[in-house]
Amino acid sequence: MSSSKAALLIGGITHARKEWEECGSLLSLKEYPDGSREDFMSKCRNGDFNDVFVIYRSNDSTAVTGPFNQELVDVLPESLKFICHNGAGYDNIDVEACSKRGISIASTPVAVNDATADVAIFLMLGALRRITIPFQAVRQGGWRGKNFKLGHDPKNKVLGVLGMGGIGRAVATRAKAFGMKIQYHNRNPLPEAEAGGAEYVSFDDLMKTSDVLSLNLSLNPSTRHIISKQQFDMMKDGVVIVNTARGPIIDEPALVDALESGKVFSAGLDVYEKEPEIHPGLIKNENVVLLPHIGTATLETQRDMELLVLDNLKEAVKHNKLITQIPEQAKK
Ligand SMILES: NC(=O)c1ccc[n+]([C@@H]2O[C@H](COP(=O)([O-])OP(=O)(O)OC[C@H]3O[C@@H](n4cnc5c(N)ncnc54)[C@H](O)[C@@H]3O)[C@@H](O)[C@H]2O)c1
Repeated sequence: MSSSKAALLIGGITHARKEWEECGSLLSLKEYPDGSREDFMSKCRNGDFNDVFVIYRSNDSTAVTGPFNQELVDVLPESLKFICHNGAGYDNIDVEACSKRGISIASTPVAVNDATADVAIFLMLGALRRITIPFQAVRQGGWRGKNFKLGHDPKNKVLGVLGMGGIGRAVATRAKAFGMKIQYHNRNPLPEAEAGGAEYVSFDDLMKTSDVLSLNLSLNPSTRHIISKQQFDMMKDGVVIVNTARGPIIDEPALVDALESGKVFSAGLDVYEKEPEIHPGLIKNENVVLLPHIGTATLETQRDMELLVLDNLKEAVKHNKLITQIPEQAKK
């Protein structure tokens, strides 16, 4: 240990513990594996973390400390300059509150792309086939199930990607292999090389003309409930919805209504408005494929994500900057 600075790990580290311990040659290491928001905040107030320069915020740490909202950011130590978050989504960190305090944040984009896109395709195919009925029936000795219905092919269907970032582009690449036509909407069109042949359309056109809609945009105040009754009303009859981004992007009761009316043929969901609660209307609807937020749940991806957090942490200590700083701060 060659510095009076410390790194604080909140929550667990599973696949790169050895690499975390090796960081002990750069700064001292502290851990807060378990506890409560109250206890964590009182330790902050009591000065227990006064030398902490960088936080490793594990993916499950929100269960320990609750969100890093204004209230919590206000008690973080003055010494803290970097938060390295394990996850591509960082909606449980108040970015503005951190920026005001001069705290830089890194997330783990790119490392999550393939695994999450694989799950989106899994959900899309499952939803197109309305797989829930035969999937459950066969294990219960009911073969294809009483309500078995035919599904649809992806071939020649229009896939609309809302949020053509890392995961959206990985979904598009995979969907092309199934013979789908790809269109997308982002706040700005991508350079042609990044769009990979996908057509840029307006938000409204994406709603009106997609056969399958894949949600791949980040959650922030402007994207909360971006898909609501008004948008479902605009969509083609029999549209398929896939959400691997964040639950609150969709107004869940509006989705339940659209499924019940038949406007939406089926949906494939990995994320929900109030995880781990799932709207009863989604659970009872056999046209919905449900997964419990497992987009990145592979051994390879979990290790890659932990290593990327540590690479950010080391960059912060050595060069006072981050490798994958969140876009809201990186563009400033
Ligand atoms: N299900 C899972 O386990 C899982 C895993 C990883 C990521 N995610 C979620 O997926 C989201 C996307 O991840 P990513 O790595 O591709 O992020 P990214 O930042 O690379 O891409 C997000 C894209 O959304 C676009 N966007 C933002 N606001 C928009 C708007 N209002 N309209 C249209 N486009 C908009 C951005 O321009 C960007 O291109 C994350 O924010 C995260 O919440 C979920």
